[in-house]
Amino acid sequence: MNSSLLLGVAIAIAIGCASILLPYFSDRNQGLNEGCSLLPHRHFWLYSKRVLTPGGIMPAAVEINGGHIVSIVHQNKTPKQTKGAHVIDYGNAVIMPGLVDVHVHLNEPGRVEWEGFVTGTKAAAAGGFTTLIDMPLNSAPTTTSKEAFDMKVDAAKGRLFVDVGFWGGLVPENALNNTAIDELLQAGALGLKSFMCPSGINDFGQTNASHIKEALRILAKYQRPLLVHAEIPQPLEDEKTEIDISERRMYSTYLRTRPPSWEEEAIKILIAVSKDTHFDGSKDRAHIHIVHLSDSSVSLDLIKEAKESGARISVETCPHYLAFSAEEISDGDTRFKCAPPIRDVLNRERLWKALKDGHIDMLSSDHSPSSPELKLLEAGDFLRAWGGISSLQFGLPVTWSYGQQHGLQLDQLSELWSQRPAKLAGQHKKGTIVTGNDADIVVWDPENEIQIGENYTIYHKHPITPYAGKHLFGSVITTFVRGNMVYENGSHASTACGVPILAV
Ligand SMILES: NC(=O)NC(NC(N)=O)C(=O)[O-]
Ligand SMILES: [Zn+2]
Ligand SMILES: [Zn+2]
Repeated sequence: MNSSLLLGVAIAIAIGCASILLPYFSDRNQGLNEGCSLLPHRHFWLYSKRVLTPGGIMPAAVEINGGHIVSIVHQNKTPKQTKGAHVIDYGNAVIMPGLVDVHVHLNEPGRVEWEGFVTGTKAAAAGGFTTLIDMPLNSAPTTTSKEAFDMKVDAAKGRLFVDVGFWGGLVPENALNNTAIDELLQAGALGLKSFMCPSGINDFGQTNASHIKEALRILAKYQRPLLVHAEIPQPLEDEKTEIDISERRMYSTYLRTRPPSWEEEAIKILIAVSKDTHFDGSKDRAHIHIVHLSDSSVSLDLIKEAKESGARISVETCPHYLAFSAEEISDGDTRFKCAPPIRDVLNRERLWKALKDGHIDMLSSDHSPSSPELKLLEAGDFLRAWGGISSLQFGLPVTWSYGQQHGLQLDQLSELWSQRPAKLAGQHKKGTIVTGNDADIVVWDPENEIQIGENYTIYHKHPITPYAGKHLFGSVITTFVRGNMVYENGSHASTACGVPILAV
């Protein structure tokens, strides 16, 4: 054997060894932190016959390395050529972008007895959510200053099983103080959230049009949205001063106290304000996002018209407005109490139509649990019980099960739960399965039947929910957050490696 041949053999052996060892070293190099993932790899492939990409649903292999999607190969068979990386074949299960919930009340710090970062994000992971954006109220302090924001982020560190961003709070105390708002946004708030009616939390007061206008001026500069709870109390017809407990137990009594005109009035003002948000000659306009729309009548028409005439407005609705109707809520069953209220069946059907026709931009849970005592379940007093529905973990099977009955396709569902909410929160590396994005993925079986509560672990702090006992379709198999397998078939990763998402 001559010397050049020997050299060739040596190089070939070296390359061979390198390719065997490469996955090991690349895992090491990409900072594999074992507790973060149920999978001991940072470089691997996911395969299934139904992968949801922006190009549609197709058989494909998704290559993940170092927490990112690095390639997507359309093919009908499990990949064999994998550069030595691990392959998981999910068969016929759906591989889809992880869900992004822009409206969650995690209530920490301060009200850990209601929910918390650990329980809330474990429930999220088990439900296929990979990113949550936390609301600035129900925690104590409310997230209305830089100091409170920093406290929130500190409280979240090391306690998140999925990634979590934070909205700051817009309240009368900071609305006219440009420095305070600037500081809150510079601290990393992804946008601001405000109430146009009492919020139920003493230090989170309601704002008016002047407060909102002033805040939009600053938000436009940062290109971050203002989210608004759009209800303004209106005088009620035949309002009584004394309502006895038997009437307070009736759902119809509660429904009458918050008519659609409350939503209409707020939305009219928001649209008027949004017309004039070219501030300081800037071409960038502020964005107003209406949270949890319930009224699908005049309020929705107003939003449609405003959008058609170019207003920078978006709107979300929530699973409970799509799954339930006022007619089916039993008197005394305050698990269903939320604001704005769940309305009649006709209203619900119009919401579905608007979703399918693209007039409602996205879905969110508005997961807003409290401690069980505050729901006043024994008294069943709708007027005094805490308003807020606990639902985070069930969003995917609920909207898929009822969505199917209304002709909603999987790709539409994914746009509503992932792509559009990610965009609202300014998370351009999340919400779609495309090369270069974060590997935030849910793998689930849309055909599998589940029953909430039966052989189905609820990870929320409290299991109380109006969905208890519901038969639904769709079970989450695996959830990946930035390539970490954070949940699979009833088990979570041992370490909470979700990160706080701060705007930059
Ligand atoms: N303080 C709350 O969490 N309120 C929430 N309550 C509901 N929706 O009933 C909300 O988002 O308005
Ligand atoms: Zn609200
Ligand atoms: Zn809310």
